[in-house]
Amino acid sequence: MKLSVENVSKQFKDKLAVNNVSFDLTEGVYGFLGANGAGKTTLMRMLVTLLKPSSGRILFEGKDIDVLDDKYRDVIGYLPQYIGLYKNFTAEKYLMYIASLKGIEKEQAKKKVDELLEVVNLSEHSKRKVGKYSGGMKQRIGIAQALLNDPKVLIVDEPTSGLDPKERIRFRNLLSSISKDRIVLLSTHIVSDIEFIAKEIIVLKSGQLIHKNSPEILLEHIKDKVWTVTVNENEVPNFQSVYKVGNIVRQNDGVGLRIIAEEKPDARALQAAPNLEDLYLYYFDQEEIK
Ligand SMILES: Nc1ncnc2c1ncn2[C@@H]1O[C@H](COP(=O)(O)OP(=O)(O)OP(=O)(O)O)[C@@H](O)[C@H]1O
Repeated sequence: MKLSVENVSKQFKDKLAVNNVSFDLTEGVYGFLGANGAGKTTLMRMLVTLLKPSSGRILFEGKDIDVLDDKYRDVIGYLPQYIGLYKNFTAEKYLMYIASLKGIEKEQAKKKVDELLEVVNLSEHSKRKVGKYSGGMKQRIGIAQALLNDPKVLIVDEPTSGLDPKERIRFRNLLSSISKDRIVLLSTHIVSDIEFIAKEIIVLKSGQLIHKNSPEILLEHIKDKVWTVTVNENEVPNFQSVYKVGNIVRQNDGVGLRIIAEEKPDARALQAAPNLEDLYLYYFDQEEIK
């Protein structure tokens, strides 16, 4: 299976939100990493046909999704950043309603809804009103509705903001478990969401694709650039003004800093193994301005 983005751009009036982006996706989980305003949502909305590219094209199995039209929409599932749930509906009723919108016949829908409530671990709450659900439970209904049509391509936009750490892990495992024979694209700026499940990470910056590679290869790029150093508290501002400083940890003997720098930042500094948080800091030291 292949979904290809070919030289896609999206211009909103005077804002070039996506700038000549190309990449191919095959089965597995892809992490879409970028600061606020990098263009992730815009690109995802184009991938699910809610927006049309200003230029370029998107191909599924070699055919333009514009031409495939409903045939393509039948194979995609989308969980938007903000999902509107009807708070007076029960989970079951809501999913049955979405299934009917997707044109799934009632008997089959009932079977699928039961099965998905099981998958997202909400069976025992299926008769409760959605308005009473926690953030994590709402997200799980969101993923269930995106899976109703058994999509081959699943696009998920910032699914874990608002979830507590336990719910995030659960959500991650769920995505990972369903990704075997699907393309799953997961956008986030929470790096730990994708660190262990993504086969590749697509890094988007100011609308441009700057990297698409496995986490291991991306980390290779910064392997000599991550340092830890223990300093006195009053030295911290100096380091922050000169370097990209990640974690700051209070220790018995001072303050531990994690620093991203091309050169050794201080005689006391020791090199550290990089992780994706470091990578994020390396590429996105400042939030983009909308
Ligand atoms: N309909 C629109 N009209 C004008 N500008 C827009 C529109 N939609 C998005 N933009 C702009 O395009 C840029 C990319 O936005 P987008 O929402 O795709 O970024 P993002 O990476 O998803 O960010 P976030 O993580 O905050 O959702 C931003 O500068 C945004 O303000």
